[in-house]
Amino acid sequence: KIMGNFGVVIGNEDALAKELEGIDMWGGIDLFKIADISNNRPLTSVMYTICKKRDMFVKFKLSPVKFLTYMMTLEDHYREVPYHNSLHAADVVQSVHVLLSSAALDSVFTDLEILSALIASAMHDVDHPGLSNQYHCSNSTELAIMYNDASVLENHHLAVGFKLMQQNHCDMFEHFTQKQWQSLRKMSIDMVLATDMSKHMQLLANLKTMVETKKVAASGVLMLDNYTDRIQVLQNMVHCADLSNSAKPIELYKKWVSVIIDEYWMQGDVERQAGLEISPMCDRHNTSIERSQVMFIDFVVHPLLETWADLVNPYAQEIINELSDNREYYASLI
Ligand SMILES: COc1ccc(/C=N/OCC(=O)N2C[C@@H](C)O[C@@H](C)C2)cc1OC1CCCC1
Ligand SMILES: [Zn+2]
Repeated sequence: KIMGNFGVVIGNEDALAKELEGIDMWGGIDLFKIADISNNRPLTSVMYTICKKRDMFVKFKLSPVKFLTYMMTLEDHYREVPYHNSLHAADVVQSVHVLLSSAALDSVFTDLEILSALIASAMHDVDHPGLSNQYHCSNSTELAIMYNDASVLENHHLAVGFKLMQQNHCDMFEHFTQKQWQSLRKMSIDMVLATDMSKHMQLLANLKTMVETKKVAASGVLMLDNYTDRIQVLQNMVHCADLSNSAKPIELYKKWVSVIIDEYWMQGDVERQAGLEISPMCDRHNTSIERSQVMFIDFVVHPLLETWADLVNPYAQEIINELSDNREYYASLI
């Protein structure tokens, strides 16, 4: 019974099946509803469904029980913070699944690269404390000391994500060759480290260069002939998915806004209590939600997604249109 159809024992599989029908479409599923009907297992449900669809269990001889045991353990290690919880991880996994299916990337990536992108997305924020890197570095917290102020949270997410894989009954990659394991581990590390927002400008610059020098086969698919190019596209794909809330249907976007603001304001409350300088957009007594969303879209999200759209052109136009509509929505509220 643990297999169920979506890897979680809930008893209302058909309700979950209904919700997951749109899993191949951008904004096609409502993760808030999926959390409710999956007994708060959105990450396990989404990841199992996608890996099943992509035939990963057969391709890599993955034991479904070990896969589910790992995914549920990983999901249990996401904290009950307003935004950086397993719902966000499930959202990034599903968004990466859709971006990977872009026609311009058709048969560009190997099954191992695809599995690495999905695993990296699933673990990319595990055990996030709801406090940012700059909070950890400014206060020389235990994590900041551990990771010498360098991509503190991202290093921690990877350490936890891979440590859990060594636990009993979680070694789902037991049949991997050493070469496969080393490759999956290196690519996952490179992708999760690239979700550090302080790397955003460098990632975007790399993506722009890829667009300017892009080689396209007669069939219209991208030609990526070395690890550097391949990993840069995968890193930017996960980064786009990580910042994609404002390019999703407005009702979902508004829910993401309310929970990330909760998390930022909680951080601001912690900083205020401790007499620390309050981080940008974290002061509940001094933040214009609408203005900060419009600025985030204009300065961060749109430049990134527009460049991604140029790379996989014309297959991301719907994402850009959604983003523009959503930007106008918040701009009109200022
Ligand atoms: C739906 O909105 C968002 C979705 C996603 C994100 C993701 N941000 O990643 C960075 C992050 O998390 N940091 C880094 C630093 C800027 O500050 C630290 C408090 C945390 C932000 C969103 O809105 C923010 C931006 C504008 C208003 C709130
Ligand atoms: Zn994230």
